[in-house]
Amino acid sequence: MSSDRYHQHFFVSWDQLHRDVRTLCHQMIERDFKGIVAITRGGLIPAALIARELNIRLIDTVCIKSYDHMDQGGLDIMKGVDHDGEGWLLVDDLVDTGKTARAVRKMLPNAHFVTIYAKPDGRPMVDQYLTEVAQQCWIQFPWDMGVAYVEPLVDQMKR
Ligand SMILES: O=P(O)(O)OC[C@H]1O[C@H](OP(=O)(O)OP(=O)(O)O)[C@H](O)[C@@H]1O
Ligand SMILES: Nc1nc2[nH]cnc2c(=O)[nH]1
Ligand SMILES: [Mg+2]
Repeated sequence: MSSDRYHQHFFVSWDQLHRDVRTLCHQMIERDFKGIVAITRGGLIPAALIARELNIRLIDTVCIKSYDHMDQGGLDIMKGVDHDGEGWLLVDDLVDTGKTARAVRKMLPNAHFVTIYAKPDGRPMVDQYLTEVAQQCWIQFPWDMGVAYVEPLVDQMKR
């Protein structure tokens, strides 16, 4: 699927991401997980922050790729795990079409699956998420952005 379907951007700063992860952790504070399975690469940063908040030291990965920047290709699963997820927390940064989540759910059907952001098509695939984002929005994460100079408005108008 191509990038044409994304008409807007939803920008997430490091601060915002950290706050969102902490809010999600508040909702999971009573849970006792054996460990975390992070879906690489996007799930790694939320997983590290969650591990700190919930004091989880055991962290594993499912290594999977489905997008080349904004273009969705076939799923490439490079590494799985040798259990069904019972008692484990499964973490990704977001769910979009739900294709990645569906494949990982098959591998770990009993894990508690959370994402920080969820779009409507993929939402049914996760057990819990924090913020819903419109389907046509591309979520821009802080690790994909940089700080740049912005011209004053009056100068932009002159061009
Ligand atoms: O719901 P879907 O349409 O399947 O999209 C969601 C997946 O896409 C992104 O990963 P991506 O494949 O871009 O790899 P990355 O995590 O390494 O950036 C994101 O981190 C999710 O894992
Ligand atoms: N960064 C980013 N990766 C994605 N992979 C699938 N959808 C998205 C998105 O909205 N943002
Ligand atoms: Mg990913």
